[in-house]
Amino acid sequence: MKLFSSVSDVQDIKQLVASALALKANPYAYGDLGKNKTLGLVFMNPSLRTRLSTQKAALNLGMNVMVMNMDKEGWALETQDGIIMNGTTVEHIREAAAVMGEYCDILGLRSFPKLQNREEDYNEEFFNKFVKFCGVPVVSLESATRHPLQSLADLVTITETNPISAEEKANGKVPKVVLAWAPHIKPLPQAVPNSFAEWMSRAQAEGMLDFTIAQPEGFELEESFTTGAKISHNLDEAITDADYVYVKNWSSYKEYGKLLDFPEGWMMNNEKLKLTNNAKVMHCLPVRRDLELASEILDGPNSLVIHEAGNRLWSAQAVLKAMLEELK
Ligand SMILES: NCCC[C@H](NC(=O)CCC(=O)O)C(=O)O
Ligand SMILES: NC(=O)OP(=O)(O)O
Repeated sequence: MKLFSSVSDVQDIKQLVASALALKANPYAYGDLGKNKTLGLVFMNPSLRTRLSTQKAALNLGMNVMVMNMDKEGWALETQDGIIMNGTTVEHIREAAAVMGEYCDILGLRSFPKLQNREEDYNEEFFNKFVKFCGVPVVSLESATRHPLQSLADLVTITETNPISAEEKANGKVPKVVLAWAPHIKPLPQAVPNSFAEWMSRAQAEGMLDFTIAQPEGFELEESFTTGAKISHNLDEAITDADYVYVKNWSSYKEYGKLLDFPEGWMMNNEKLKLTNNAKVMHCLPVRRDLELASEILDGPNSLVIHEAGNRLWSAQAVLKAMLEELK
């Protein structure tokens, strides 16, 4: 694997999930694979989980790691071509990315959308320029439109905790997974839900699960991410009999960058949990308690959020392992 930016970069998702779970069972089995190889992690935005889990994953594989907080510690980057740099930007991404490629065998990049120009964000201009100019394999640490390491960890978590018995499975039963929109006070990116939808749609096509998305009117995701998903505007109906409820806020794709009004009743709590099949509740974190998700759920037996965050390590390790195997 030379690029990990979306589910389309993965040939076999079941095999990648199995690899992550095998690494979880035996973390140091490939402790020499990354010897004398360097991973560079470049952050344009904050991170807790992605930063720590990807570093740990690289260390488990014997790699060296360097972290660059480009937003705070780097020179102000120019991304446009054909302009005279007589303003505030100091260094062009053409040089900055190429230089980081000189020092690193694999690079990771976190770059959120600006949520100002939909076309620019959805063309992944910044991420794609970085990939083009750095000249080494790149792992997305969350880009403008996707967060594939998160989605892989989510699929690993669902696979690992799947409540369907062998007998039910033989009868064709699969777990019901619902992506449920949640309230927020800021317009957030669509990267996590886009990516989750893309991975779950692929998993559904491969017979692994059944996938529904619930959101208020006006919060529909861009269609290409949700192929095959059932779409609902009624949270209570959508979560009925669900085995997993994946809670996440996102801002409107249609009214891009705007904070829209939303109806009451979209926060998951214990009352709503009663409608489900004793569903496990997931969230990528960070989560704002009692705004996006009730603390009674986060502190209760149905929350999978810490387990899910733990699986970020094995997911990152499986991806880095696949990349290192191709570097050799
Ligand atoms: N990497 C995980 C999610 C990152 C981001 N959340 C945030 O920006 C939360 C900000 C806040 O709650 O103020 C998102 O939703 O895409
Ligand atoms: N879920 C996630 O990506 O968390 P961080 O933003 O803290 O890395």
